[in-house]
Amino acid sequence: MPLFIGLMSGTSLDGIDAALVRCESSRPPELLATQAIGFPDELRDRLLALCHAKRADFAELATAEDSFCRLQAEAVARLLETSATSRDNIVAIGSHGQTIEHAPYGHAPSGPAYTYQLDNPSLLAELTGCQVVADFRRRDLAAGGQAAPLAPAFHNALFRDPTEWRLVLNLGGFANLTLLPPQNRTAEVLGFDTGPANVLLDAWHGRHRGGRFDANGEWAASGQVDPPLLESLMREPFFHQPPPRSTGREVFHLPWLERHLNGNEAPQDVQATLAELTATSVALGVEMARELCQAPPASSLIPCGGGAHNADLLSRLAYHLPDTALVPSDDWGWPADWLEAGAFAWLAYRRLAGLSGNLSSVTGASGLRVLGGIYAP
Ligand SMILES: Nc1ncnc2c1ncn2[C@@H]1O[C@H](COP(=O)(O)OP(=O)(O)OP(=O)(O)O)[C@@H](O)[C@H]1O
Ligand SMILES: CC(=O)N[C@H]1[C@@H]2OC[C@@H](O2)[C@@H](O)[C@@H]1O[C@H](C)C(=O)O
Repeated sequence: MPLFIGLMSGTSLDGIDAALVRCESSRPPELLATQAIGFPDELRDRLLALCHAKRADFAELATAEDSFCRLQAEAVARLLETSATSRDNIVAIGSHGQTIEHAPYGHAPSGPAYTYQLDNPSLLAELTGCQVVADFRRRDLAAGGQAAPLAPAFHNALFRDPTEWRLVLNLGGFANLTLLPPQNRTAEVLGFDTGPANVLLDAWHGRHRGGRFDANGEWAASGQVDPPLLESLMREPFFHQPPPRSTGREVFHLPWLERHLNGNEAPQDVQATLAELTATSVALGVEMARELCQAPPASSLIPCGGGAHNADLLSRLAYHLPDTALVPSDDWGWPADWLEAGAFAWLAYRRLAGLSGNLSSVTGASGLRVLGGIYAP
């Protein structure tokens, strides 16, 4: 059986997700087993500091990269053990790495575009004894693309329907949206980042209540949306930019939020407004995607990522998209938390099969490209 492992650690900095996936040309990717390992606080703090560092400290980068890579190897070992799979049966590990900085537009005034994922695929190959595929984003960037989001190609492989228009929405630290036309239409797949999903909700919750996140969005649900604040936040140009587009912690962070506050807001009202910001910016993205594809309202939206567990966020989305049913990804055998790790297993498979990994209609690259470099076991 052709088995691949996908490793993803997203912008929420919650830890490493590992997914064991069967990938072959004759069938959709199948999720077989999963393993998550949370970041120890020290590593999380290091990674977060690097994300917001103004200058590179190479010793600090190397230290974080080493700990990160050893944790990835542990996730692989645990996944193999709990699924009773021999490493000899793994064709390859697809490693996303940890995004530290994403600058697809370059740095002013004329710096080159770049995207930096901390990763050490050589060490990972050495520690696991498996072939590793890594560095998935930079070839797309080299071809003039945004290098993100990459998941829409995987959504296309999993969720495309013969007759229905479908939306897939990843609610991680950031949100990315995919619009899948029916197979019987020639329209291209569209996908782009809509803005922050949980990154500000987590940070504001952490500041006022501690802990990693607002479980089920209960605190947000206890507050009232502040319309002038929402309007002010929604003025951020990113929300109104046409695709291709992608973003990250470089744009959306607590100081960005603070610039819009007058200091008199009740903290739970700010949380409610941030949840509404996610829902409003997604709804705006849906409208943009529909206009670009001249599409009818999608029959279904498949929420995934950690935000799919946030009942408050989902009810706000349902309110904004009354003609679209929210359908769990579990219906396809893929629980919401595993799609991104699954995507990188599938991208490793595509690399080794010599098949393209990007969708130029999504990233804006000048064409389809085979993504990633190969590191022998
Ligand atoms: N029960 C829950 N209630 C509310 N929010 C939740 C719950 N479970 C997870 N989350 C949210 O999901 C986040 C993690 O989501 P996920 O792992 O998809 O993000 P990520 O992969 O790091 O981000 P990205 O997709 O941007 O790279 C948490 O930080 C939290 O905000
Ligand atoms: C540069 C980067 O790591 N971007 C992430 C982030 O998290 C969500 C969104 O922003 C998406 O663009 C992307 O991740 C997924 C896996 C993607 O490329 O599809």
